[in-house]
Amino acid sequence: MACRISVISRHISSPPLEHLDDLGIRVAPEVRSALSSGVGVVALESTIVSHGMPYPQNFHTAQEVESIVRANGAVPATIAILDGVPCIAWIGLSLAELERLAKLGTMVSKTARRDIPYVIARRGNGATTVSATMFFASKAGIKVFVTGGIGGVHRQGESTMDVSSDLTELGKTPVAVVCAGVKSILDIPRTLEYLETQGVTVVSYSTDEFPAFFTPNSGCKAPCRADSVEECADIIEASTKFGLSSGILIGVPIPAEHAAAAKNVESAIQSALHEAESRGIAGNSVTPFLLKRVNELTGGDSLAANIQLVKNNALVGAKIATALTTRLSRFTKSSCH
Ligand SMILES: O=c1[nH]cc([C@@H]2O[C@H](COP(=O)(O)O)[C@@H](O)[C@H]2O)c(=O)[nH]1
Repeated sequence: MACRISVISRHISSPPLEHLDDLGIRVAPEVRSALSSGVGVVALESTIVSHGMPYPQNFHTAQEVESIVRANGAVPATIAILDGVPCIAWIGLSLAELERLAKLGTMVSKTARRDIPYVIARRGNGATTVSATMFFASKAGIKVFVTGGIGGVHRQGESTMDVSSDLTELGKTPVAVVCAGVKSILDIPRTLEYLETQGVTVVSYSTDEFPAFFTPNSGCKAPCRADSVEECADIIEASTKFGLSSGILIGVPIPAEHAAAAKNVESAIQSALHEAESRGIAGNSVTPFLLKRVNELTGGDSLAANIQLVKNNALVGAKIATALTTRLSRFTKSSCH
């Protein structure tokens, strides 16, 4: 029995933080202390700040999200690459660093997994997307990551092969990503198919349907459903315990009162999609362009809904991280006796 528990705890305990120092990854003291003392940590991405929202709403939202995480018992860790001194990625940004990132906006490189070596080698500033944030979070042993929405299979993806690296990262990095689902600017059924192929556990929170970001309904049934943060933590615990090296996607529907404000978003999405096509916007510029254009076309409604859903995700994600910590410390304690 002791032997079995010790195998389990090897899977669940965080990697030693010296390993991060050796890699040149800077970990903020508060995050470092939370990780070593078993307090819940929630990773936050920086592309949502630089490319996902305009200044100053991006800065205010980032601060509010961090406060919500704290108010729910966890420590926020915003991940970015700043002044890309080789091998330095920053985990846990200070307020001044966060403001700098928010002001720089799209001047910062949108950094997915493939871009990490280039941004670091060029000593650039990199705002990490879901894939790059998962990569660094996992290196630090952070198990829960909160964002707004993830990338997916783009419409006509079967011929363009435009599939976000967020999906392949979810297939190989053991971090639970709490989001409001996938936008209808993407092909949601194919995104779910692709996640299945990648072995990603996809869970919808308190609903049967996988949420579609601005709306709780996508018309697609989620493979799993969890009705409480404890159930979400149970799923993450089980995945960790058995060393499944894949990620978990937890889709939290936008709260109903904010979904109503986003009703006119769907037609704006259609117009923005046509515009992107006619202007030849492609690759990693598509998502930021659509977000900006849809916000203009909806007179700010989509941004307002976006901010509300991110805050709601932060609430749920922080509670999951806290519930998970209790479970993980239980195992670590048992293995000591
Ligand atoms: O509603 C949003 N969806 C997606 C993004 C960002 O866009 C990335 C996906 O980009 P792409 O589709 O180019 O892979 C995500 O990881 C995330 O960082 C965002 O800011 N806001």
